Amino acid sequence: MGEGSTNTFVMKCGGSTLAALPESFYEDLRRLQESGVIPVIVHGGGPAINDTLEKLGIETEFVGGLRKTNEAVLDVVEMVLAGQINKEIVRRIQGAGGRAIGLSGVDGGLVRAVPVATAAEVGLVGDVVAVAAEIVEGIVTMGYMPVIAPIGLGENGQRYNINADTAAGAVASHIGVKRMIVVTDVPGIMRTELNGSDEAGGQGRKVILPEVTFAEIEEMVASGEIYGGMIPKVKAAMKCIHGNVEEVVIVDGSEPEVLSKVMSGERIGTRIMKSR
Ligand SMILES: Nc1ncnc2c1ncn2[C@@H]1O[C@H](COP(=O)(O)OP(=O)(O)O)[C@@H](O)[C@H]1O
Ligand SMILES: CC(=O)N[C@@H](CCC(=O)OP(=O)(O)O)C(=O)O
Repeated sequence: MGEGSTNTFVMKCGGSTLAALPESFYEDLRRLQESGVIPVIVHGGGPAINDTLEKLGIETEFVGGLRKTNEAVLDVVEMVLAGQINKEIVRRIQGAGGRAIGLSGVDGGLVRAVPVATAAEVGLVGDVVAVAAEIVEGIVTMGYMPVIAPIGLGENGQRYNINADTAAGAVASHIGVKRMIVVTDVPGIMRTELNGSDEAGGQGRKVILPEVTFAEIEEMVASGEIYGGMIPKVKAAMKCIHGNVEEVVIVDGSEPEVLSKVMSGERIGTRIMKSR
């Protein structure tokens, strides 16, 4: 997308928050699009995949934050992500007056993947090796925002399940936007601060960190203050912040006009940068 395009950003939208996103979130997307600021959306849908797997009686398990994936699981992952969730997002954007085209990483060979290093344990889970930026550019040039489901295509037509945070980070670095916004169900990266009396056994107070460096992230992962679903987000952020990508911002999707606020430079959520 050219030299660190400032009018395009990648937005990752997590399954934790998708169902609860208010109408105003989609109106915000439409307003941004009308003003020439183009969102490239990569979405998750972990909870919806869990629901369908359960209905079908297919067991599921996560190893190191990644869903153990065989062909049967992959059928459900593709059906839910590229079908149900992708089309629901497209419908909601269009319902708010925006223009969107949904596709998965398989379409046009948009997201090329290889098996992850831990494939022996997790099966058909992929890491991104290439993104066809010209497809994203083409859709944007036609006046639509791309809505991408994180399924990747490997050798011999093999599909791979890709963690949505990983896929979003890869899309951001391959198309060369300046910023990725990660929309989730918490207002940012939180840390528990102890005050004098708390140290004597209290619970402490949770504060949102307005900015974190790579070193602080490593510390918080090691200490367990960053855990679970936040781990793939910070890992994807640290991997994609290089070249054109300057920052990743983690925000809560229920915050009114959250995307416009970030794009206009308002200090909101947690900003991840290489160094301060
Ligand atoms: N330090 C932290 N600050 C905020 N949230 C954290 C932190 N560490 C772990 N989390 C967890 O990460 C979750 C977000 O990840 P996840 O549920 O996978 O969201 P998504 O579906 O949006 O990808 C939060 O709901 C919270 O439980
Ligand atoms: C390999 C892997 O774990 N893939 C994820 C893809 C969806 C995802 O990441 O959704 P969220 O953003 O809602 O967590 C999965 O199967 O759940």
